[in-house]
Amino acid sequence: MNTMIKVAPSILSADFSQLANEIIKIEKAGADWVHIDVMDGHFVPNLTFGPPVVAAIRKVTKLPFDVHLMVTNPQDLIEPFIKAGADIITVHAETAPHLHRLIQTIKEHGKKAGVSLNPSTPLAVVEEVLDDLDMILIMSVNPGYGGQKFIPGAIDKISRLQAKIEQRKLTIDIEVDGGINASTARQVVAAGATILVAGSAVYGAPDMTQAIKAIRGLD
Ligand SMILES: O=C(CO)[C@@H](O)[C@H](O)COP(=O)(O)O
Ligand SMILES: [Fe+2]
Repeated sequence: MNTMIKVAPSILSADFSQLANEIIKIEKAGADWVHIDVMDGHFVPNLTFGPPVVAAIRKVTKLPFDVHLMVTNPQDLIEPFIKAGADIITVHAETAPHLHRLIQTIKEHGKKAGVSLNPSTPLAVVEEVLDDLDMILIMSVNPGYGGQKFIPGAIDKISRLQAKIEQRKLTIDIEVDGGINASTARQVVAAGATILVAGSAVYGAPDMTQAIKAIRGLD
């Protein structure tokens, strides 16, 4: 039983025609955060939510908004998403030559800063900014779509990251995103993950409360 684990359902798998209700449903089912996948059709081959959508759904819940920016030029979107109500902003290392500057911008606004790594991106790219980060998001699928199969190589990557965090005596959350269900959740938590994103495993479940409990490891 691990009560430190947070579950962040991804609204990418929600029924967009009922977005407000879909967020209320996950809140009632025990979600800790709302994971918002922002895709621009350039960095990833899909288009989703902009700041106006986030501002609109900000009215329906007080749950923290975990904004996962899968966009080229993330520097242009950090402030608009913070104004819209984001609490945690994660940028992809692959999109950010000036990663340190972006992290500082997020933190100057009093928000939590995360960096995400694609499955093929080595941990070394965050080595020099580890001290500045609140969270590292390890992608366990190639970003762009919900409902993909978990890539097992993520487990060893999480273990190596966790060892590095411990060695440097830092307090950084490890979030995992892609193909998370009750079974893969157990494996990534054992490796050191503390925040679990799940889209299809929550929105596709017959009982969302039970699905969130199972992902958290409390069933
Ligand atoms: O960022 C992404 C995909 O790019 C994710 O947040 C997905 O939305 C997760 O969906 P599932 O794999 O859990 O269905
Ligand atoms: Fe995501």
